[in-house]
Amino acid sequence: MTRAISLHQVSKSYTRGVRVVERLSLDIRPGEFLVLLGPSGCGKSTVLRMIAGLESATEGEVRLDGEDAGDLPPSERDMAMVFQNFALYPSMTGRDNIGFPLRIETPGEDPRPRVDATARMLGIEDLLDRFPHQLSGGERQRVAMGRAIARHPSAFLMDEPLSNLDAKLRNHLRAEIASLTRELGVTTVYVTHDQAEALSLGDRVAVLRGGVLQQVGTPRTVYALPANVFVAAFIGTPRINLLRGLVRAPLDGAMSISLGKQYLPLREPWSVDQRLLRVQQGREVIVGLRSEAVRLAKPSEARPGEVAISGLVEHVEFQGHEVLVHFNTGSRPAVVPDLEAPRPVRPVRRRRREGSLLDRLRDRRAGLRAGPVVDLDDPADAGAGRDGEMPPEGRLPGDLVVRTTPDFDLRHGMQVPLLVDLAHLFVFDQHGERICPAPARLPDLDE
Ligand SMILES: Nc1ncnc2c1ncn2[C@@H]1O[C@H](COP(=O)(O)OP(=O)(O)OP(=O)(O)O)[C@@H](O)[C@H]1O
Repeated sequence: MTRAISLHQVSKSYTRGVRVVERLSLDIRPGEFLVLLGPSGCGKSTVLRMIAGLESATEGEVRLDGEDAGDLPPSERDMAMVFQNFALYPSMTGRDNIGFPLRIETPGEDPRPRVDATARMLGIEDLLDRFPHQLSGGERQRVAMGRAIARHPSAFLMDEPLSNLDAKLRNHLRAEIASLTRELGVTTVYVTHDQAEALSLGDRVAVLRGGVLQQVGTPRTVYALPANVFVAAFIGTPRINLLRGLVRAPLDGAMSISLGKQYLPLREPWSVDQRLLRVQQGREVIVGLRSEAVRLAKPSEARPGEVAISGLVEHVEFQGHEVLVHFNTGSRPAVVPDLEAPRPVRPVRRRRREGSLLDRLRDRRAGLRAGPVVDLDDPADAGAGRDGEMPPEGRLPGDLVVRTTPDFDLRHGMQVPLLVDLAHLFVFDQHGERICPAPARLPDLDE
């Protein structure tokens, strides 16, 4: 049997007055795979522990199949937990580790048939007689999974079960967990701070920040229609470009978003979303552009809905199948607090120290600034949409990261024409809430 798990206005304080989870409401359907995603310390594990009954809610209700579970001890919740550190008993073999909870739950019964069936399912029959210290990390986690599965629980609660494993194994086990839980059809709540893991595993993803639910939706929804700038920045690699902008919508009808030295003209016919932006006239906004919203091409190649800007190549990240190009477009990046690893911003140079390697590299870069223009550039067209020249040295570099194919031979200091697809433009207000596409469109994407 699998079960519905509901959190109704749940808050948790460990110390009086400090809520680490704040009025969280969430309905997890029977058989659903829900991922709790958020940066370290945002309260994910606390939520999981409240569902397990290891912590009690300070306010609100945790309901199992519609019934308040506040007084139900963990042992009566029929849930299995899998932790990051595997938590195997070191003095027991794999077989005994898997069979242990069965012996506790049904003392008179021989656990072997269920242990064997579970081991077959996970392909770990040959590991059953080994002790944990004789197993690799991935093998230990498989045994830990086996221990959870063998009980036939009504829900799995997994707390970063893969984060102690190397990347390759993590991907492999991720696929295994996805197919196992689907096959078993058991409600699963999975905690992670890894957005790629969340997107690839979850039927839905609930994004938490500082104990507050930001958005819950399918992976497609949270990626394509993030409710706010935090979700937009937390989900997706490379991280979405967030630039500080100003909406200009004078009475003569032309509308644009100024990005410092350049601007994005919004030409008629406007979409409904763009029309709604008019009310932001004169206001500062945050413009979000995922790397796929911008391509390297001349203004003359613009398709309908694309507008031209240009960028100075600051850094090229070769990734094999693709290349990430960091451009300086003369705009100011918007900073989102609470993200785990903000994109590093190089400090503004104030004083030059004589003779260092860094200085020589900087000199070279300064020389390149006036340097070559890429072949694909058409000097006559490249200025379209620009307010003026590129900024002088000292501005924060690398405000726009664009994904492209390795075919372009791009080097530091090149000035490159870019096309921005306005259909992929996000605009957030000063509080970080999404205003374009309009929030009203949120529910109808694929839910
Ligand atoms: N037993 C406790 N007593 C006091 N504070 C606690 C306790 N457990 C957790 N906290 C605090 O509650 C907040 C949320 O912790 P929690 O472990 O739920 O976060 P998390 O999102 O799971 O983080 P991580 O990804 O780092 O595990 C943190 O600030 C943490 O320090």
